[in-house]
Amino acid sequence: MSDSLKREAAARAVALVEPGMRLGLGTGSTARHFVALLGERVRQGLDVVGVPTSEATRRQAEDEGIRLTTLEETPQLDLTVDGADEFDDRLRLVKGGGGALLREKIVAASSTRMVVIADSSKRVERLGRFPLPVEVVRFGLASTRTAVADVASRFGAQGSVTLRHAEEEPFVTDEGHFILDIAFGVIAEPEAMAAALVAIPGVVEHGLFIGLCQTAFLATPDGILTLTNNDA
Ligand SMILES: O=C[C@H](O)[C@H](O)[C@H](O)COP(=O)(O)O
Repeated sequence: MSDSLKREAAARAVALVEPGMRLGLGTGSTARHFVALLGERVRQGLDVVGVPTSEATRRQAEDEGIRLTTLEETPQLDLTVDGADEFDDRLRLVKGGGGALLREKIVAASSTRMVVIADSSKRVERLGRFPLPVEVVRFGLASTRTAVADVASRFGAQGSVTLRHAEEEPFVTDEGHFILDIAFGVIAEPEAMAAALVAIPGVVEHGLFIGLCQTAFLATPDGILTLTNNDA
């Protein structure tokens, strides 16, 4: 998607922001536009506070002059705006392509409303095209990986479970964990599979966001499409 389309989706989300709001600030190339546009409004006098979902977003928000808080100080947020790696029409999301899924999910779950901004290429009929990120603790990696692979194959994964790398070294998340990416193809039973994954002791979190997102602003070459999920 072109950067200008990402920015249009972000602008739609910024329009939802009201004075005094407590915001969750997402991570990734689309959320980056949201933070930049929010920064413009803050410099025009808008008073909001934000909880960043990654160190990268924290740095950007600080540069933009956005007042930051923590979930310790502000445990309940009004609105979180974030990108997604893919989503279906029930607004079930896969996130974590940038490795920020754990903080992103904690922040989204602490928000009254979560809005996703994305381009139409992220919309899928069935989840699983994008490899599912699973955040795991470093201790016992080989055992955890075997257990994750067992769950993946029980739920029909067509590909393998890969330890994510950054250059030559394993990728390390902001919380100091590793990420396993499961090449699913199709996730036929997202809810059941999610429950099986979190039951594995070394698994910290997975990138399936179910029942968390109410609205998606989808940038298309013909304009912004709004999808809603009233069950979330
Ligand atoms: O960990 C990263 C996040 O889940 C991102 O929101 C996701 O990867 C989408 O990023 P982008 O907007 O760059 O496609």
